[in-house]
Amino acid sequence: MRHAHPVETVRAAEAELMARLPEGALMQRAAAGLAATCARLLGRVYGSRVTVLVGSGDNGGDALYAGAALARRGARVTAVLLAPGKAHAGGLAALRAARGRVTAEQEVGLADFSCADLVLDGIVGIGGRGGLRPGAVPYAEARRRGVVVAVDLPSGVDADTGEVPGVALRADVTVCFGTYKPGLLIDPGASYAGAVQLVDIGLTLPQPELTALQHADVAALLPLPGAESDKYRRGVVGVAAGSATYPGAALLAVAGALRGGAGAVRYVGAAAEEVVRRFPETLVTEGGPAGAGRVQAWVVGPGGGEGARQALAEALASDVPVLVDADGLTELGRIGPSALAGRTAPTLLTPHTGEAARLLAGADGGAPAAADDLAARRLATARRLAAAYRATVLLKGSTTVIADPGGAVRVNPTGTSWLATAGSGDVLAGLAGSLLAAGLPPLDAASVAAYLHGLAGREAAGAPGAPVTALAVAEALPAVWRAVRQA
Ligand SMILES: NC(=O)C1=CN([C@@H]2O[C@H](COP(=O)(O)OP(=O)(O)OC[C@H]3O[C@@H](n4cnc5c(N)ncnc54)[C@H](OP(=O)(O)O)[C@@H]3O)[C@@H](O)[C@H]2O)[C@@H](O)CC1
Ligand SMILES: Nc1ncnc2c1ncn2[C@@H]1O[C@H](COP(=O)(O)OP(=O)(O)O)[C@@H](O)[C@H]1O
Ligand SMILES: [K+]
Repeated sequence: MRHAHPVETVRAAEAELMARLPEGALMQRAAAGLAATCARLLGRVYGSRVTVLVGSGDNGGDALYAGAALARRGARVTAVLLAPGKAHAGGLAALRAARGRVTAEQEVGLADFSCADLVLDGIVGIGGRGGLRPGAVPYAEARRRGVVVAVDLPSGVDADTGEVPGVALRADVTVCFGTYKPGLLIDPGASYAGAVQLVDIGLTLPQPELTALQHADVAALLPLPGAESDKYRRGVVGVAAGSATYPGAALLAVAGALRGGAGAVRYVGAAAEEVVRRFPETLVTEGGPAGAGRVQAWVVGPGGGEGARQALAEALASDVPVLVDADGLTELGRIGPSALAGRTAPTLLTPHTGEAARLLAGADGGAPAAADDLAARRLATARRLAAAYRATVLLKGSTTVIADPGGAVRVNPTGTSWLATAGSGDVLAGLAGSLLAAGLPPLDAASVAAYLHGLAGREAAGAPGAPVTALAVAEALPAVWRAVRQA
């Protein structure tokens, strides 16, 4: 499991540790880990060209000490001071003692940046506010041939949220210290970080609010049939989806549900004939959720059209977990959080940012926010929705964020933008509903579903970089179950 902590928590842990260590020891640990990664990336350190971009704080100090370590191994290192007079004095002295060059001239700095084998971005770290300042912007726009290694965080990315309020410097690798920062895991910030490596500097940190699952965590959560299992004990998931206008959504939600680990899928809705023809293993019931047999969780809304309102009301009146998606979310937004007030079982909402805007408008009574603004602030958006509706929220998009009303947040590390294809959200809804029916709590069901769905998106493409279809994503799910369990 990857853990991320906000800046305030990191600072508190740092202060507690620094009080017990000799001055500068923590920075030395950070710089040593950073230099080791740079050396690995360079392969041959001796004779390589390294440019260190140095801002006004300790982030620049880390970069300077790492630059000094590389210079001692024969690299030709130039430090470019973006805030001359404020650069970390100890780091600067160490670099000079190792025969590194120092310049404050932008022209020299840019020329060096462009031809370096490796650039260390020590402009700003967790002390940063806003995007890059004007003096640093040309580096983000300049051509370069070498790798850029961000120190702790790509400069210009907000550590706590992943927001990029202006220009940021894109890295190939980020070496972060002590813990992941939320901004390294959540887009748009995450897309600037490249591959992220964590250096342990000995901080004692509290339980994180924000985590990202890895293969082993998902494998441990997957529902597996025991020797005595039968289909009912494995869970029955009810799918109320599809309409005369959108029968395909029903098929895709059922396709996802069939591969999610529940023992059976029960379908209600207008596309029953198509569903049974395509998936004869589906149980079909006439009428809505209220009249259907017993299920352990409901999925309501994909392609539901006009029928979504009634199906939503009936599912919400049940005492089992309910996943609300698509047209179900539009109906829920019309009513607002009061629709969930009487529920005794958990509710899981799976909006994309457009649906999130409608849900927030339903909660606040205001005009819907622009979906793009919500995407730029996806952590805050998911948390706000979870708090307003007292429900678990899976906010879809470039980084899927799952927020529990209790405050826990999971960030999904898998996926590909090829998943932005019609119907792939329906597959995700069916899959997550199936995991709910199999007994996973909503935070786990949602994050395991997002994880598998993201992997399946890549698997379905065959090779990276090819389009996928929603049905192919569902069909790739058994392969990714196996891959996760075998890891
Ligand atoms: N905490 C830990 O556990 C450890 C931390 N360590 C390291 O220390 C780093 C944090 O160092 P830090 O506190 O000195 O802050 P840092 O990010 O260097 O910024 C400093 C100054 O930059 C300025 N500035 C602000 N915004 C800006 C912008 N957009 N663009 C340009 N400049 C901007 C602003 O100063 P101003 O110019 O406004 O006076 C601000 O005060 C951390 O990321 C890690 O690398 C490790 O060594 C060991 C363990
Ligand atoms: N840019 C992106 N990068 C990665 N995944 C994306 C991106 N955009 C959308 N997705 C994923 O694709 C799926 C689309 O779901 P949704 O918007 O509900 O589509 P539909 O309603 O057509 O099924 C979600 O799982 C979402 O997280
Ligand atoms: K940085």
